[in-house]
Amino acid sequence: MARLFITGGHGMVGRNLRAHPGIAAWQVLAPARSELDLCDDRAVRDYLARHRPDAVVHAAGLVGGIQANLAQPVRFLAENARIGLTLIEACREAGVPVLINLGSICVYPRDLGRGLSEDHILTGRLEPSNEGYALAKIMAMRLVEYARREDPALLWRTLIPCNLYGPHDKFDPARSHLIPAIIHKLHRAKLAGADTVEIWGDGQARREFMFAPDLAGAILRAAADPASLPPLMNIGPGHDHSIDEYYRIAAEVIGWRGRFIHDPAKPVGMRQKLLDISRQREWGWAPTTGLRDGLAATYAHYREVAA
Ligand SMILES: NC(=O)c1ccc[n+]([C@@H]2O[C@H](COP(=O)([O-])OP(=O)(O)OC[C@H]3O[C@@H](n4cnc5c(N)ncnc54)[C@H](OP(=O)(O)O)[C@@H]3O)[C@@H](O)[C@H]2O)c1
Ligand SMILES: C[C@@H]1O[C@H](OP(=O)(O)OP(=O)(O)OC[C@H]2O[C@@H](n3cnc4c(=O)[nH]c(N)nc43)[C@H](O)[C@@H]2O)[C@@H](O)[C@H](O)[C@@H]1O
Repeated sequence: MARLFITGGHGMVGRNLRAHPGIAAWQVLAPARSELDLCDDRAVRDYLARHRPDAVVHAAGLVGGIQANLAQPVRFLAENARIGLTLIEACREAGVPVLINLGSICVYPRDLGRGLSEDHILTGRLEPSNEGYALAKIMAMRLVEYARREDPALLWRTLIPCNLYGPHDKFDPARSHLIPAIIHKLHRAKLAGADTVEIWGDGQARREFMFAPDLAGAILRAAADPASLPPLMNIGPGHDHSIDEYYRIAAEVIGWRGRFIHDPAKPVGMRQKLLDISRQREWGWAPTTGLRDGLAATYAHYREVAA
């Protein structure tokens, strides 16, 4: 059986990958951070030499919502750059034939908003709230691309997902992205019988969110048949909602009835982030989980483990 090394195998994307039925086709290597620190150059090289994976999915990183990125820009740039450089260089040295690297929608210039197409990368200023993180993600995707150019036999690819949510997300308000933050707030409000819930900003910013188990299916398809993929490909549902809409729909799913209030002092970031998914369409793939179903599954997970 072919060996698949998943970095970040204990994070949200990694756990959903390991839970996907398609993972049965692989022998999985998913060391926790305590077993393999991806900032430790020597340890990563030794690990690859010892286990000789047939494919690597790079899903590790320091990841967080807008507040976490604003609070620790040094860590978000330095740790992600270090992890990316260490892992990708070590994969090159070990001659790993297949690498699926995960980028992020934040690599796009801040002023574009919608129609974010792979050719727009590095054509404009980045969003300041996550500039450091975005620089590290751009560096990693360029490294992957340069390695492939130097050795065209390498089936190395980068997927650029939109914002993600799902089981195993982080629900701690200081680190969380929008959807886990909404679930946490609405659940608390429901339990406390509160009449109001606060929305950061004016609620008019727009985001595209994909259910992480759907992404897991795409990653496994990519790892099994990397030659079918373009070197760089956006991945997402191709439509977005306003922040207010996410709160309203989640309130219906969770069963909280009350009034929303807006806090304009909280960070908002980009007004809109919506991918152009033309390449993904050509690849013949689309996520299948609707927002309500995805929110219900994520809420069920939250109630089981995080509430
Ligand atoms: N979440 C999103 O909305 C989103 C959107 C677009 C793209 N992505 C990309 O998807 C990938 C996975 O994100 P995610 O949401 O699954 O993040 P996550 O839940 O925070 O998982 C990241 C994992 O990486 C591990 N990690 C971090 N530093 C490490 C190190 N030095 N050594 C070993 N492991 C380390 C973390 O371990 P610990 O648990 O020990 O910290 C964690 O298990 C990332 O590349 C991210 O940029 C995410
Ligand atoms: C995918 C990730 O996107 C991240 O940007 P970004 O979409 O703004 O990250 P989020 O933290 O998901 O915020 C998305 C939008 O939701 C609004 N929002 C409303 N209420 C809340 C709340 O209670 N918590 C949070 N967190 N947001 C909230 C927030 O103002 C912002 O406009 C980047 O900072 C990361 O680096 C990464 O790239």
